[in-house]
Amino acid sequence: MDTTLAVRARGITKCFGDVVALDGVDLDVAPGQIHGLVGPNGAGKTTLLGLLLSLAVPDEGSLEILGAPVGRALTAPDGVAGFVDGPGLYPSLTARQNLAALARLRGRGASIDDVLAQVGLTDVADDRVRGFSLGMRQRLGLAAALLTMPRLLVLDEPSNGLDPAGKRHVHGVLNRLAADGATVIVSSHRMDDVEALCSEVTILAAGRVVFTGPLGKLSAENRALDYRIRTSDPEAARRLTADTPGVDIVDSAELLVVRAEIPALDDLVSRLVRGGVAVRELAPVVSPLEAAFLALTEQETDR
Ligand SMILES: Nc1ncnc2c1ncn2[C@@H]1O[C@H](COP(=O)(O)OP(=O)(O)OP(=O)(O)O)[C@@H](O)[C@H]1O
Repeated sequence: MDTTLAVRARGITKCFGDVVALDGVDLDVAPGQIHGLVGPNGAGKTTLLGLLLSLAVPDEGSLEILGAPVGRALTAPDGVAGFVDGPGLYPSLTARQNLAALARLRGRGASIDDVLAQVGLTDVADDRVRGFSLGMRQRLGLAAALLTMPRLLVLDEPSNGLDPAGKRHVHGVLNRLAADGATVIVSSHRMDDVEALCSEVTILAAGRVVFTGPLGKLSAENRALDYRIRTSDPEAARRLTADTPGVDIVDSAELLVVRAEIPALDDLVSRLVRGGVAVRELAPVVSPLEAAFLALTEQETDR
């Protein structure tokens, strides 16, 4: 198996005038991985993806892609494809004509019919792109990237505008690509998308990496979360909660909302049950992953 990293970035810095978009970013992405890039607006995601696609060059730092150092030429290294800020398409051409034009420019490895089928656009292959929805354009952008049979696929918000079925379809395409050994890097604003698709994630905040690693490690980090608890006896539950060490009541007006780490929460549930209070529902207010994301990015944005 090829163990050369698909991406190895060290100390990447990129400024636009006074704005520091990336500030000493290190990133390792192993081959065959679907890697998520998340962060609040302005965190630097698009800038980083643009560097991977050689749309710009870093001010400082070193970048290796598919084992080769990236120079200062503004052309995507061999084996790399993708898009940032939406795919560039010709609206007056059909989907098939767009792909044919790109194939003439860049050469191709895959067949146009095959990539159209992969992204589910066969039925509209001869329609003009002008009439395409955002989701259809995103799929066509993906087809354009697949045409070159990339070993590294870089996509900025590929789920934008996709309906749930479209999203599942695109996730299927990306999973197959990764299973065949290609590496996929996707940015997203949605933690549920990242959870469904990615094995590893990098969180950027204000141009810095605040977390990079397996998703499991992120959600397992020990921190107090808010939980919503519905019981058979709200008043008794509130009293028992107030007496439980390590558990804070956030709200008890409608539903009981408490903040606790897992051991204290376990203790609370035992106390409720022992006190004759049935627990009918207990759920985190936001998913553990989203809570970790918020905690990590808020810390950095507040600095
Ligand atoms: N071409 C540019 N000229 C000037 N400033 C830029 C340029 N591109 C990015 N920036 C700035 O760099 C910072 C990072 O922007 P970037 O688009 O990479 O963030 P992002 O994480 O992709 O944000 P979003 O989630 O809103 O797409 C922002 O402050 C942005 O205003």
